[in-house]
Amino acid sequence: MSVVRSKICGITRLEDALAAVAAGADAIGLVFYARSPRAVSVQQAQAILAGLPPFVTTVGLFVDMPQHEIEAVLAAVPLDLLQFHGNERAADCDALARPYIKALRVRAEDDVAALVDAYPGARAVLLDTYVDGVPGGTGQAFDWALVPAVLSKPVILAGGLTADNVPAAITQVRPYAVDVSGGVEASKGIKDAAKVKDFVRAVRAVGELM
Ligand SMILES: O=C(O)c1ccccc1N[C@@H]1O[C@H](COP(=O)(O)O)[C@@H](O)[C@H]1O
Repeated sequence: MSVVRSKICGITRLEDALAAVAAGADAIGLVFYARSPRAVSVQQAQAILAGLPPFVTTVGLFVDMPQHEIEAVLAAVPLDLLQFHGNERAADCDALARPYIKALRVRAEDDVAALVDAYPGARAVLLDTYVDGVPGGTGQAFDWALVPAVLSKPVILAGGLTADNVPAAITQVRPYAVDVSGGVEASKGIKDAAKVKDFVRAVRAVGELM
C-alpha cells in the first residue's frame, strides 16, 4: 500500500474547503492571482482559513507576484505553504524564506530533471501541463511519460486530473501527491462536492493497490 496525498486547489468558498476536508483531502489551495477565475481576496482567504479544522495544509498560489505583495498577503493570511506557479527563479522563491512548492510546466523538449534540480530549496515540485501563455489551471493533462522515474524532489502531479484519469496517472507516475482544480468543479471557482469526494476516493483506492 502506498499513500498518495490530495490537494484540492482553487477553493474560493469555505463550504468547498469543508467539502474537501470531509472527503479526506490533505491540502487546499487558494489562488492569489488576480487574472484567475479562482482568485480570492485576502478577506475571502481569511474567512476560509478561520473556518477550517486543524491538520489541513493551506497552500497559497502565486504567479510572478512581487515579493512585497506576497509578504503583505502572508502578514494577513497564515498560509502553511507557498506554490509558485509562474516564472519565478529559485532566488525569488527562496527570498520569501517560507516552505514552498515550485510548479513546472512540462514540455517534451524539456530536461525535467534539470528543471527540478534548479529549485534545491523547494519542498516539492508540481508538474503541470504546458499551454503557451497560460500559467496553469488549464484543465488539460500532459503526457505523463515525460516525467522521469527518479527526480530529486517529491512530485505533485497536476494538470487536467479527474476521478476518472487519476488512477492511471498515479499508476504511471507514482507521485507523492496529486493536485486538482478544474476536474472537481461545478463551474469556475465553485467546487462540486460529489466530484471532490469521487476524486479523493479514487486517489485512495489506487494507492491501496500499490
Ligand atoms: O487555477 C487557476 O486558475 C490557476 C491559475 C494560474 C496558475 C495555476 C492555476 N491553477 C493550478 O493549475 C494546476 C492544474 O489545474 P487543473 O486541475 O488542470 O485545473 C493546479 O495546480 C491548480 O492549482
